[in-house]
Amino acid sequence: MLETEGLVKRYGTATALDGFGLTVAPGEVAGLIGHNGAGKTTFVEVVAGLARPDAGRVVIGGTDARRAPREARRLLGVAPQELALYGNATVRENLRLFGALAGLRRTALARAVDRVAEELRLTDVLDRPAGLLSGGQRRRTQAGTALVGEPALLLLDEPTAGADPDTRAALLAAVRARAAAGAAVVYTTHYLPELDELGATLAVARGGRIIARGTRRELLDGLPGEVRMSPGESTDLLRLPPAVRARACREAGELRVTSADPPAVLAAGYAPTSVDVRRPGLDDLYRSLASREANADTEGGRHAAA
Ligand SMILES: Nc1ncnc2c1ncn2[C@@H]1O[C@H](COP(=O)(O)OP(=O)(O)OP(=O)(O)O)[C@@H](O)[C@H]1O
Repeated sequence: MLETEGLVKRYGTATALDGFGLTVAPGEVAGLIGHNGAGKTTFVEVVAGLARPDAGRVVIGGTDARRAPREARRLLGVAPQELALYGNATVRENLRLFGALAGLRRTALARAVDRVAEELRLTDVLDRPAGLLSGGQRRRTQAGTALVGEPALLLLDEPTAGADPDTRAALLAAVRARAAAGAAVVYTTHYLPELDELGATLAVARGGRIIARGTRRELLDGLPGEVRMSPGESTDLLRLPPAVRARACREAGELRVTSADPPAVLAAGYAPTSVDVRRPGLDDLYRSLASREANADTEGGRHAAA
């Protein structure tokens, strides 16, 4: 549904996109992750036609977005990171406007507005000016403007930033429903659990390009997580099996063990009074990709020298 390749976007001397390429299939939620400044928002802006790339291709539903921007734009709904609503218009008017831009009219438009308001728990504030909404209500309304036209491609840039648990749950359910109905979704976030809830594939951006792409299992399985244990009656590290002991350290009265297989640490027969298992997360993934890149650079340097 979305194919992009070789995207370059420069701002003066800064290169925001440096050969960025990402493909998303119908029904797929692609979780776009990466440190601040990796190029995620610039990518969303380029695909949405809000920023012009210096090079590269954007194809939406078979339509080249640079050659036929209007046609391509009709296929997508975007919720930008910086909220952009008409503050003097009511929530209903904002939703109607975006629904109309997507080609909906009369009954179909009214029905779509009601549906999205109900899904995103906006029914009670439909007639309130958008400028008077709380932060969470505003974020839900922004997401609503992206969803209301039932686009084939959804671009959601940190849609749950600053959202309370109810807002988050409503948004995630609405996104899941769109993907289940066949929409392709690009979803940027800094929270891995959200992407798990969405059953998303992962795309890791760094330095203006995608450096890793795959399922959570492909990218995170095998990375070391962590087990923290209160040691119980004995604080004797020697009671730990040697393989576990080698990766253990004592910290503020707790034992901390780094392991790619945390449950195996517990199966080793040690009996702590409390246990906290942290499975590998985004930090671990970024660290492992950075060290892989550093190794590749060193290898490259060695080959060049040879
Ligand atoms: N309008 C602009 N003018 C100058 N530089 C820009 C502009 N927009 C983005 N950049 C730069 O391009 C790079 C990528 O920024 P971008 O906002 O796309 O990152 P991001 O991955 O979305 O970060 P975040 O997680 O903080 O949202 C950054 O170095 C940023 O400073």
